[in-house]
Amino acid sequence: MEESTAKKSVPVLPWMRSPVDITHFEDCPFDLIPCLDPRLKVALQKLGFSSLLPVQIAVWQETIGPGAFERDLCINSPTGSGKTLAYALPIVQRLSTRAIKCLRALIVLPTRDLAVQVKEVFAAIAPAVGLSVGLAVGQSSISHEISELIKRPKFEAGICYDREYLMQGFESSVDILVATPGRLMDHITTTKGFTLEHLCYLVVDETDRMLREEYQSWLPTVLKMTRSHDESIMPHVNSFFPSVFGPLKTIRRCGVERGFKGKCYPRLVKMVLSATLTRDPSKLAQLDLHHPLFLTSGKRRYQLPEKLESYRVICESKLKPLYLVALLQNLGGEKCIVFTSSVESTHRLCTLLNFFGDLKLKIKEYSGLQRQSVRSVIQVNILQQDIEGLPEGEIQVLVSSDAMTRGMDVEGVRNVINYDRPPFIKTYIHRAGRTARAGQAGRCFTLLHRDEVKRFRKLLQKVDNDSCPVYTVPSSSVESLHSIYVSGNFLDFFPIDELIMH
Ligand SMILES: Nc1ncnc2c1ncn2[C@@H]1O[C@H](COP(=O)(O)OP(=O)(O)OP(=O)(O)O)[C@@H](O)[C@H]1O
Repeated sequence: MEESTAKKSVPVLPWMRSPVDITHFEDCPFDLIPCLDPRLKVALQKLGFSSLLPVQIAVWQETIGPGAFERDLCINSPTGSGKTLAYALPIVQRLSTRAIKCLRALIVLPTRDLAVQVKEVFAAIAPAVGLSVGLAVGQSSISHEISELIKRPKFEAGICYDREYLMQGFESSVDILVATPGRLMDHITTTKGFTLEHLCYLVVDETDRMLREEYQSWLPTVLKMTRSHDESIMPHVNSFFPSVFGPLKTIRRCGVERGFKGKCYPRLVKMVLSATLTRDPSKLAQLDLHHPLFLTSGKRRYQLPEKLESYRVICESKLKPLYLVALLQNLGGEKCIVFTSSVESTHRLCTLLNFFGDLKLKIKEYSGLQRQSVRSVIQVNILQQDIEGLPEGEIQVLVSSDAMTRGMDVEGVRNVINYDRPPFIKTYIHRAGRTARAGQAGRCFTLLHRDEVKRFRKLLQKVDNDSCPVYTVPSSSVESLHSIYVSGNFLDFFPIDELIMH
């Protein structure tokens, strides 16, 4: 269950009560960023960026700047504010001076799509300073993944003939690994030569979601492996060539580090992030944070993107699908994501919308049931438009359940539509956050029956949003759609009562 978000709630944890306010920072051009490696500056410019965003500056200060990575960071910053680069850039900059390649940074995310997206960000900057990035998400077979991650000694029938490799043993092919918890655990438990012994940085993105589920106890396992040089938790290490394994050793001493008794040194630096970061002490305790620093945006617990406009569309339940079609028509060809409450609703709604073929809506479905990634769904959508030569400005619509609410960065989404009312404020934040990203404008429409308005307004008060004006869909559009619906035999396929999905 989502935790309650009482108005003006005060965090229980003392260190959360005196946060760094990210809103006090402003965009800063690269030339003014202290110590930024010029090679990284060029890589960022190739991405089309010219400055760092506020959250990126705030994190830079606490890592490469005066903060010098001395504290673990808990970052609560709105959707689309640029959190990925906020952690990627300092990690890459710091590792750019490393002498020997080994796995030093691990980024863990809840889904494959998100991990692929984050890997792309690292891959855009890390090679500029000679670092390699790997992905462990189960996108390919485990043997292929292992071959990408580990440089193995040459063995034949269990015998190693290559003296040089024999001396070197296994080596990591990557400095940075982006992983989902399941595949990470596969490598920890079964992949020979996979070690977290040298890990310096651990990032837990979408932290509240990551801490909500156990994911095969990946977190305690990772923390245990990085706390001491204890090989007993990696049974294959001892049973397999112990004399040649791991020529490079990272010894973590247990002692007093800057007054913190019992911490290992060198310690694992942790960064945890979300747009809806948990404040639950018992959940955060699992991370074993060191002298944590809380970075958050403004005084409110949750914040919506600055340029997001929220609207409600009041409609009769019976005519909800038709209101949606009319709204899509009204949005004049802008890219939209429509959210429903379940995979079944997504499928039914998408099928219905596609029946309105004359309306020239190009619609795709995305749900957790589909194997295809969100991005490839979007690409297919664009591709089809090219092939069929449909007129420019044609509406592109992705219908989705909450499977893709978190973190997905889909370019050019101008509108989000909540076909079903989001049950929690966190759901609203993550859905709405697929638009209005990186300082762009965006709109979020929520279709509501009159009876739902009060509850919805109460929900929005949690993000200090008292003004959620009504967006009026012309009733004439709905009426003409209704006659198409009635005359088009839709009723046989989609009895209107079944389309009302709450
Ligand atoms: N310095 C920058 N200048 C311009 N655009 C940027 C910059 N940094 C990141 N972006 C863009 O901002 C968008 C949002 O970034 P990102 O996905 O990291 O946001 P986020 O805060 O992690 O969002 P969410 O909470 O939804 O996961 C991306 O499209 C990214 O390319």
